[in-house]
Amino acid sequence: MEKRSGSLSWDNLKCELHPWIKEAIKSLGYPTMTPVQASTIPLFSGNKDVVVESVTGSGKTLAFVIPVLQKISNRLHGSLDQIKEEESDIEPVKKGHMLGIIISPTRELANQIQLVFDKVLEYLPEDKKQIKTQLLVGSLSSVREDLDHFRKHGSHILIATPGRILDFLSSQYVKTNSVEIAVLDEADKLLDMSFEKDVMNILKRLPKQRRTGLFSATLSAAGDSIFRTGMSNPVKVAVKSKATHLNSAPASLNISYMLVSPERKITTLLKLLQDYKYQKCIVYFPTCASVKYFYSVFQRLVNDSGLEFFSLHGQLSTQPRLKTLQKFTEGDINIGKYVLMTTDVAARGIDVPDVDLVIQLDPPTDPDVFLHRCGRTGRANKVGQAIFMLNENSREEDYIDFLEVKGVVVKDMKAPEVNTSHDKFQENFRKHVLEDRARHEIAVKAYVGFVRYYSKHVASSIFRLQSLDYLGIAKMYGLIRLPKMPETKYIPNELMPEDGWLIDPPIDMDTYSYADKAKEESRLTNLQLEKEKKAKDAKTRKLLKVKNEAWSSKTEKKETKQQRREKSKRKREAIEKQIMEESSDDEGTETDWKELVQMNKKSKTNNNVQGSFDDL
Ligand SMILES: Nc1ncnc2c1ncn2[C@@H]1O[C@H](COP(=O)(O)OP(=O)(O)OP(=O)(O)O)[C@@H](O)[C@H]1O
Repeated sequence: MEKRSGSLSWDNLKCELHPWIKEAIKSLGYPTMTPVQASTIPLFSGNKDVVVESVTGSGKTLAFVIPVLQKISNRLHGSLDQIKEEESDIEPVKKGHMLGIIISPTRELANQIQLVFDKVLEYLPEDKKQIKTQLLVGSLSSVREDLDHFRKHGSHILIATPGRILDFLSSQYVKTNSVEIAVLDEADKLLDMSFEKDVMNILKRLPKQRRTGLFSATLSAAGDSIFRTGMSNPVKVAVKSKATHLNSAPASLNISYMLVSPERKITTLLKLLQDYKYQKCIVYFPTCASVKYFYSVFQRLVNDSGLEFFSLHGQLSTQPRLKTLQKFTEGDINIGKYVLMTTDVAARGIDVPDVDLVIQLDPPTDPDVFLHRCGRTGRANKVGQAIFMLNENSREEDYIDFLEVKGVVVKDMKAPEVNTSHDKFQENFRKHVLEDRARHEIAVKAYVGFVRYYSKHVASSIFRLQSLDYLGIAKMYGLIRLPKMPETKYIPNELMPEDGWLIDPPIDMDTYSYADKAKEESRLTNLQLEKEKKAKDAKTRKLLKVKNEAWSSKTEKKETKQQRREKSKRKREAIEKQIMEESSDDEGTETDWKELVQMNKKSKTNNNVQGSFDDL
């Protein structure tokens, strides 16, 4: 680990920067270096590959932006140790070549990194050759458009997500041999199973003599894959938070947990959002479906003009995702409180300076993401509060010890009192769901999605499907009836409501209608057809039963094997004939018959199977 000495004044930086970069740093309001910048910039701007692990919000972005710009400025404008060279004498960059590549796991983060580059680049004097950046992320533009832009403008730095840059680099017009520096931001994520193959493919295309930097707050999680990135003799820079003896989170970040019954999680969240003092808050939901669902519920049921909700998740396309984040970032804190409802898509890297509260309804399935979520606040030495909820009366409390082992200290916080507000909200919530059958269907999807999410927890001995409070969670999602799913078997018999109903009295599912007229009409037509089919099936089954009884009563007790075989053949033929006569106006009768016999057999053997809630 590199030791830093002296003060953190930029004048003490152990390398010389281009004057225009120094000017940018001063003007952009970075009075001193952060420890990670003091350690990393001299190494990475020089000839070292770096592996940098430093807490969230500690300034890692600038710790690679400055070296990348320093190197590219060396190449385009001449290096500082060269005897003053005329720019016109410097060999131009060939067409189709770029000089630097930055890879990020999400589109939002790639966009944010480009903004940091562009902010610094505003200080590059106009009389110097301009350094151009280009953003390459999925669904913002097509690969063809990206290529056209690249060829027309000659971008020097590409900031990209892995999938899109891989497609881009496959073009014959793109040449990678001039790349001098590559950065993997959130490197542990980029080297995990979801991205590793693409990332390795990208790195393989870059020249061996390039510099490489890996950056993250949780880089240890990347394990040995770090060594497959083609770095030569990298220097590890590890900057931990000084102020805590356990130091995986920044000292300015206060992390607390509260034990809450699942049924009350939403009302507890609303209470916190209404009563807590904060400017901007990010709330982490488990899945995209739950963000979409609760966002629409809050839009309708939360009548607090002081709160403005935003929804951001991976099922949205790039443009609205970036727009939402921009609106949330630019929201005027003098006007109201801003709440971004999101998933892990916004867990890493996102830097919105006014965020002073982060709430997690549940811990993330991947424990490494926990610190990234919390770290959206308490950044750059600003005080921030992160709160996460754990289900009470479950093993989830063990998560506290688990975090401590990982070097994360958390405090106990009492959940706010919500008795009255809870009952009122639940009543409105139920009304809201009953107003439109479609809402209940979305609620069921979100609930099922949550159970699937829960089953994916890496710490599976703490987050056990067997101990989940399914009824409480179903109520939290506003369900009126439990859907039938395998996990229902974990609900103890004495708690299992009759037929899965969560409301008393139950409603008639046949009259539970869609608000959308066309959808409702089609439902009613299908319902009628289904009823007719059921009546017909019942009639046929009854007939079969009578026949079977008649034959069985005539059966003689002692028959030979051969006699029994012949008899059952005759029996089958007789039933077939009978049904052919009964339903001779139907097409595909033979298939119907087979189905009926099968249904008949099934209904005999399955008498004990729990009735299915087939309306849902
Ligand atoms: N030298 C500095 N002085 C003051 N503020 C700084 C300095 N360097 C960076 N910052 C600010 O600190 C904030 C956090 O920086 P940055 O986003 O780079 O953190 P990070 O270490 O990459 O965090 P994460 O791990 O969450 O991605 C930003 O708002 C940035 O502008």
